[in-house]
Amino acid sequence: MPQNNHSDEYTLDQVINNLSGTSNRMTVTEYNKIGEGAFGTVVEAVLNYTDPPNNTEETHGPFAIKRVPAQTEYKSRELEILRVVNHPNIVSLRFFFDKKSSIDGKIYQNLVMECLPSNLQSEIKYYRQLKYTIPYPHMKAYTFQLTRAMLYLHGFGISHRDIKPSNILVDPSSVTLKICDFGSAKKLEPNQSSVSYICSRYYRAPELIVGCPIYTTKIDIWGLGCVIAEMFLGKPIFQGQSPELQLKEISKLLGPPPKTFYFKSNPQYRGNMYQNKLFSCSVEDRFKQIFSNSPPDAIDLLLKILVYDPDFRASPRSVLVHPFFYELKKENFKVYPRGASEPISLNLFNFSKYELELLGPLKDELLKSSE
Ligand SMILES: Nc1ncnc2c1ncn2[C@@H]1O[C@H](COP(=O)(O)OP(=O)(O)OP(=O)(O)O)[C@@H](O)[C@H]1O
Repeated sequence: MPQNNHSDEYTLDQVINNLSGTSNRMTVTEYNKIGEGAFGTVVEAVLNYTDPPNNTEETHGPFAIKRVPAQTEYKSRELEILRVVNHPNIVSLRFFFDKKSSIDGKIYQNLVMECLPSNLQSEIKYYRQLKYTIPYPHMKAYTFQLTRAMLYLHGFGISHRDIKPSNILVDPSSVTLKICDFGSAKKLEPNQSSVSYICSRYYRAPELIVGCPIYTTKIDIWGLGCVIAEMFLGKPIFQGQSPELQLKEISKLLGPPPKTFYFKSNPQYRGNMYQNKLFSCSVEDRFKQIFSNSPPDAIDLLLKILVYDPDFRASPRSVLVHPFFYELKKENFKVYPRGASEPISLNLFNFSKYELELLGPLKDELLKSSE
């Protein structure tokens, strides 16, 4: 594989096209680092290659290239999952290739994905600095798209396992949302144990905090609730200073977990079992206090999502039919992207046959107009 050592531009003989499975010769020009994670680096780049239909060499992009050390013992789950998923609210993988680093001589896996200009963490921060929140219609559209992506993934049994605002890409000019970072994702098999030390602390479901070995895709729904709450509050809702204190933060909103919760999640749990109720009102009133500036339908949705017991936590399809989203179904529903003088309409209900199957009997409710 020819390489132009440690340069921003290099040519590769074999870049695999994810859609066709064929490999092409390409020149990659990297020009901007857009993300640096625990394991990988994400750079913005353009690719120069010959597209078969017109047979001329052209520059394509921009793309986002995620580079992580190539796995030697087992297949990369991130690549495996991104190769098979195909959904408007999940970042799409366009190409992939392995390349030897000129710095440490190790082989790195490169995932070439469509590039979005921002993520939800930056959007929340942008509005917070102006002392606003993301406008409600945008919040609804983003939440709906995020839940749609979860309906799709959970339908295959795939759990993302690291839902948080920085892993949710957005394009504010089209109010489009796509989940990224499948580095922690896994297909969860029923009754099979998985590591519980996944997910970023503020967004970890309570069952993960107490070390539940057999959890479900409902851990992502907890993350969804934390993300919705963060859009309303402008900051993470549960900011525990240690893994155990995270549970205390949660109990400040939900009350302490029932004793049965600890036993059901993990009979081996030996950590602190919070028992004291830290507020005197009902849980509903506590939600109203904390989300005092949020509309009642949003509070009702959060009450259904932020639930200790994953069996009673809302499912993606029950979230999608919640009244919080009724506005999106109105025929004249339009949003003004940030800074735009003209509104745009969004195509949020273009469900595939597979998604309609997953919705089951709720499909009619979801597709009927609210007017
Ligand atoms: N396709 C993309 N388009 C635009 N930006 C992207 C894209 N993919 C990733 N990013 C940006 O790069 C950041 C890091 O990406 P990613 O989370 O996949 O890497 P990571 O190494 O797993 O990071 P972390 O350890 O922080 O989770 C993201 O938060 C996002 O802002």
